[in-house]
Parts: sequence; C-alpha cells; structure tokens
Amino acid sequence: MITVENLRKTYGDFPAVVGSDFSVESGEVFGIVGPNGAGKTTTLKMLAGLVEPTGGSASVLGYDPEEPAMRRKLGFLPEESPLYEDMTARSYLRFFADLYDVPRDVADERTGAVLDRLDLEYRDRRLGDMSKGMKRKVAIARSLVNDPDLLIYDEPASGLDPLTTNVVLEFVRELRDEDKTVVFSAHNLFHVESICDRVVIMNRGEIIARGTVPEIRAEHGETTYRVFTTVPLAETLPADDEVGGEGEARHVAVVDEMAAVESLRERAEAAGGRVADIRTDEASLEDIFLRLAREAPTTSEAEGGRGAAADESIGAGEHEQRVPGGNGQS
Ligand SMILES: Nc1ncnc2c1ncn2[C@@H]1O[C@H](COP(=O)(O)OP(=O)(O)OP(=O)(O)O)[C@@H](O)[C@H]1O
Repeated sequence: MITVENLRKTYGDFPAVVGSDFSVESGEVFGIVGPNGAGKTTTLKMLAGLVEPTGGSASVLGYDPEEPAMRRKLGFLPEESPLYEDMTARSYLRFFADLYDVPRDVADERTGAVLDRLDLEYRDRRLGDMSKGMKRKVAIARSLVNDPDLLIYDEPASGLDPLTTNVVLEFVRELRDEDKTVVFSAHNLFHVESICDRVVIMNRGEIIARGTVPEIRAEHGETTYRVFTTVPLAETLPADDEVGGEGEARHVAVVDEMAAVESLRERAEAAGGRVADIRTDEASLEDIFLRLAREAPTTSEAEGGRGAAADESIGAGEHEQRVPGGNGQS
C-alpha cells in the first residue's frame, strides 16, 4: 500500500527527514512516533503529496504522491485541522463531499454514521462555536467523506482530553476492522502501543527503531529484575513490597542480567538469608524510546546538519505546504 525508499526532506540546509525506508501493508495500523520536531508531519505530508521530497521515493496506493488521482483516494487529517469557523458541521462536510463529487445523500449517510460513532451531536452548530474535540471529530468525518482505503492521520488525538482521546483511538482501531489502512503519527507512545500493528520510531529526522511493539521491545528493551532478599547486601535497599515470610526483613536490588540475580542469590544464602522473590519489569515503549533517543547519534554529529536547538528554532506555523488539489484540505 505504501513503499518508502530513502525518502528525504531538507528545508534549506536543515534535514527534517533523513533517508527513511519503510513499507505499510494493506489493512495495517502503522504508527510513526517521535518527539516534537522528529520529522513525523513532514513524512506524512510527503506521503499525502503536500510536501515535495528532496530525494528518495514514495509510492502510495500505487501512485507517486504528487499525482492528483492518489489524493482523491486518500483521507488526510492534518495536525491542526483548518475548519471554516462560520460553517456548520453539516454544511462543511457537504462542501467537501461536493469537492469529491460524492452525492449529498451518500455523504450525509457516510459522515452521519462516523459522527454517530464518534458521539458528536450538534451537527448544525457553527464550527467556530465547537470545542477542540468536537472539531477534531468533524475533521475525522471529513477525512472519510470519499470513503478512502488509506487514511493518513497526523496526531489524531493530540491535545484532546482523555475521554475524547479514547473515543478517537478506538475509532482508529475500528477502521482497521473495516479493512482500512491507517498511518498515523503520535508523540504519546501509549497511544501507539495500544493500537498499532507496526511502528517506526523517529528522532531528529531518522528512524531509530522499527517493528511490532513486541519486536521493538525484544530488540531494544531492557528487562530488569527486582530481586527481594531477606538479608541486606551491598546493592540492596530497604523494600516496601510485601514479600517473604512473616517477620522477614525485606531488601531489594534492581539488576538487568540473570547472572546478577544468581550472584545475589549466592551472597544472600552465604549471609544466612535467601531470595524471597524475583519480579520482572518489561521496559515500556516510552522507556525504550528515551534510551534510544539518548544513544542515537544526532544528525548534526553525523552530518553537521541538525542540532537539538534547531528543533525549537522554527515554528510550526512556518511550515511550507503546497496548495492541495481536491484532497480535502481547506
Ligand atoms: N517549512 C519548514 N521550514 C523549515 N523547517 C521546517 C519546516 N517544516 C518543518 N520544519 C522543521 O523540520 C523538523 C521536523 O518537523 P516536523 O513538523 O516534521 O516534526 P514532527 O515530528 O511532526 O513534530 P511535531 O510533533 O512538533 O509536529 C522540525 O525541526 C521543524 O521545525
């Protein structure tokens, strides 16, 4: 459905995306995660044909993303959905249906069903009078007005309250069940962990990890062991957890290798005690991300291009964007 090879975008001499390679299969929910400025939006806009790559190639639905025919088959949700404040939700969605040549009754039924599922009432309210969450739901309905097979959503749940976030993420999960393919970005790793089939983690324009969440965890995650002993040892601290027998002292050490667990066991026994319990803690995607981000060489180190300060120096409002042609953008 999507193939990306060595895709790059440089703004002036600033490398926003540095040689991305990935593919997305039909029917997947594919997540692009990373912190602010990682290059997620730039990547998604290149896929949606809204930003011209500096190099490399992308094939989306069998098309070069710049071909207008591709955009008519795509549902794109930008990070900040530009909505016409004076229109009602209903008239706004009909306006986009007209752009896509979707008959009004078909569009009303299609978007009405989406808004029912997203639990949005007040369809005749002015968009300007709607909350951020309500506007987001209208924008999601708009992305489906042309019944696309592929949806590209930029931070669909960004800035929403927890309840609305759940509604939106559950909706994304349901789209997969309807054989839609969804590519979406997030900086909240928890969102991705719960609904994505596969993930790429980006940092400073580069993909630094990829795979299913369990694969990423197996490859990059550290498993740590909390070892509870009944006697204090050099590396133990007093433990609060209820382990061991009645009246037994409790001490805990955190180690990351089985050999260290064995060493603790031997020394606890030599000191007349024992290991009362061992608990395994798996790294969360968040932990893995933080570690990878710390360890990854920055592009500025690698190529003399991108430094951390540069991420903050250019506001989102300055992003270059081509004028879209009938792709549902206002
Ligand atoms: N039009 C532009 N001109 C110059 N630099 C840009 C432009 N658009 C994006 N950038 C820079 O490229 C980098 C990647 O931006 P991008 O918006 O793709 O990141 P992101 O991962 O989507 O971040 P966020 O989560 O904040 O949206 C950032 O440092 C950004 O400032």
